[in-house]
Amino acid sequence: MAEITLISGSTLGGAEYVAEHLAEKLEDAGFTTQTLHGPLLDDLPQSGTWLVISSTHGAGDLPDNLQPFYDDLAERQPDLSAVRFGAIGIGSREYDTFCGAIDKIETQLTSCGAKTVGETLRINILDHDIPEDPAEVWLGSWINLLKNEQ
Ligand SMILES: Cc1cc2nc3c(=O)[nH]c(=O)nc-3n(C[C@H](O)[C@H](O)[C@H](O)COP(=O)(O)O)c2cc1C
Repeated sequence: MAEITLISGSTLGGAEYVAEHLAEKLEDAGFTTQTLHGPLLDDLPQSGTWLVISSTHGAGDLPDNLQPFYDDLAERQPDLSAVRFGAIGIGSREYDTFCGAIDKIETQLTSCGAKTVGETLRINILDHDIPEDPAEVWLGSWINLLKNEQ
């Protein structure tokens, strides 16, 4: 089955754990995966399936390790029409800018021509001590959507 590139943006490590957990689940489901924590745009295949998992920091800002990727997307506007992606945000409802980072990333990827698969999941850590749990439930439906599109 297809290779999925998991991309994480994280400051404190939570989104990285979620990415690693989901990579294992995808492998169990028969996909091959590559997991990249804070990659640059040039590290990524510009076709195929991406799963982006990012927390939010500052006031609706991207984690530092994913900011250069985002800046590259905004400046270079690469043609990502051969990319389809799913997106998971992790944040806290304590902030007005709840999950602001994944919203920015999704907007930027879409403006470069990438196509969203499924609805973006926004995990509120106040409701979920273990963000892997809602992410895994979401992944089940996302896998079904991927299979239907193949
Ligand atoms: C300084 C700071 C600022 C934050 N700002 C936001 C924010 O603007 N929006 C949001 O949804 N969550 C915000 N959060 C919550 C984090 O996204 C949340 O703690 C998340 O689990 C951190 O994930 P990580 O371990 O991958 O970095 C903030 C957390 C900290 C410590």
